[in-house]
Amino acid sequence: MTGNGRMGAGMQIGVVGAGAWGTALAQMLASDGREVLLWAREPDLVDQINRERRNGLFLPSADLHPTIRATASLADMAVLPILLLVTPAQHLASVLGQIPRSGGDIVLCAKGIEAGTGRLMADVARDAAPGADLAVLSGPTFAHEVAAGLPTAVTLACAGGEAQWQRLSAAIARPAFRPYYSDDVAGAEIGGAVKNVLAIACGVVDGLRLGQNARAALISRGFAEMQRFGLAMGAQAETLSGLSGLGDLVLTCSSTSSRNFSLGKALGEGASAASVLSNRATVAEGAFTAPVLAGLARDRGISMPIVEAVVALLEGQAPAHKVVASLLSRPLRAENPLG
Ligand SMILES: NC(=O)c1ccc[n+]([C@@H]2O[C@H](COP(=O)([O-])OP(=O)(O)OC[C@H]3O[C@@H](n4cnc5c(N)ncnc54)[C@H](O)[C@@H]3O)[C@@H](O)[C@H]2O)c1
Ligand SMILES: O=P(O)(O)OC[C@H](O)CO
Repeated sequence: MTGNGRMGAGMQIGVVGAGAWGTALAQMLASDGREVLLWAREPDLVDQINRERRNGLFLPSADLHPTIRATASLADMAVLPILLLVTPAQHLASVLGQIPRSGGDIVLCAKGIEAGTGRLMADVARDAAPGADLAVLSGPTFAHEVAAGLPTAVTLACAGGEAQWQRLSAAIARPAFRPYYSDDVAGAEIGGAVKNVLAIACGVVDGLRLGQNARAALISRGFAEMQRFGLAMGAQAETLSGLSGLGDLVLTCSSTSSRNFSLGKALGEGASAASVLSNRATVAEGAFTAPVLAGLARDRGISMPIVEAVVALLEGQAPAHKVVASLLSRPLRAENPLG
C-alpha cells in the first residue's frame, strides 16, 4: 500500500522528548517547513533550542530548522493531533501520564521493555493514554544521519490499521524518510527492544577483538533468539526479518555510533557497566531491557543464551572472556532458529 504524500504544512506535529532521536525526528519533520513543537525536559535546553537553534546536549551536529519550537510544558502537547513519543522506555509511563489529552495519534519511538512490569511500549501507552490511536515507528535509524537528511527507511506499525497509516504516513514521510506500513505493533516493538541487547553483545565481541566471523555469527544467532522470542510473543516473522528487526540489528551491531554497541565494547575491554553508564548522559536502552527480557524469556521457556550472557556481564557476574567461553562451550545443536 502507499501513503498519500504530505498533509498541509500548517498542521503542527508534537515531539515529546528532545534527546538525540526526538530532536532528529523534529528536524526531519520540519525539513519541509512544517511546524514542530518539541518538548524538552531540561529548561536550559528549551532556551537553547529556541534561541540558538541547536541541541548542544544531545544532538550538537544539527542546525535546527526555524519551524521547530521547543517547550517545557507537556500541557502544550495536549492539543496536537499527532504526537511522537521519544522519551526513553523507562520514562514513557510517567511522561505520557502527564499529558492531559484524550484520543489522537500517539507514535511510539522508544525501543525497550519496561523494567519491573515487562510491558512493551504499546502496553504502557494503552494504560497511560487510554483512547489514543497507537502506532510504533522503528527501524535502522541513527539520529545524526536522520538529522542530516540522509536516506532512512522505517517500519510504521499502526494498531489502527490502514486508515491510521494513511493519516500518519502523510504526516511523517519525507523524500529521505520512508516509512513502510505494518499492522504488527508487537513485532515492530520486539525487534527494536531485542536488537539493543544483541548490540551490547556485538560490542563485547569487538572489545575482545574476537573478529568479524564471530560478529557475523553473533548477529545470526542473535537473530534466532529474536525470532524465538518474537514469535512466542505473537510477532509476525516478516516483521522480525524487516527494517525494525533484522535491519536495525545489522545497523546497531556494526557501529560504535550505537550507544549499546559502545557499551558492550567497553565491557569487552574490561570496564564495568556501572562505570560506563554513570559517565553518560545518553541512554543505552539494552542495559535496562536485558534483565527484563531474559526474565520474560525464562518464564516462557524460551532459550536466549546471548541475552543471558549480556545480563551476566551487565551484572558483573564474570569477566567478558569467561562469559564468552561459557557461550562457546554450549552443546552443539541444530541450526534451525525456531527449534
Ligand atoms: N539516538 C538514536 O539514534 C535513536 C534512534 C532510534 C530510537 N532511539 C530510541 O529513542 C529513545 C530516546 O533515545 P534518545 O537517543 O533520543 O535519548 P538520548 O540518549 O539522546 O537522551 C536521553 C533522553 O532521556 C531523557 N530523560 C532523562 N531522564 C528522564 C526522565 N526522568 N524522564 C523523562 N525523560 C528523561 C532526556 O531528557 C533525553 O531526552 C530510546 O528509546 C532510544 O532507544 C534512539
Ligand atoms: O545508539 P543506539 O544503540 O541506541 O541505537 C540507535 C538506534 O536505535 C539505531 O537504530
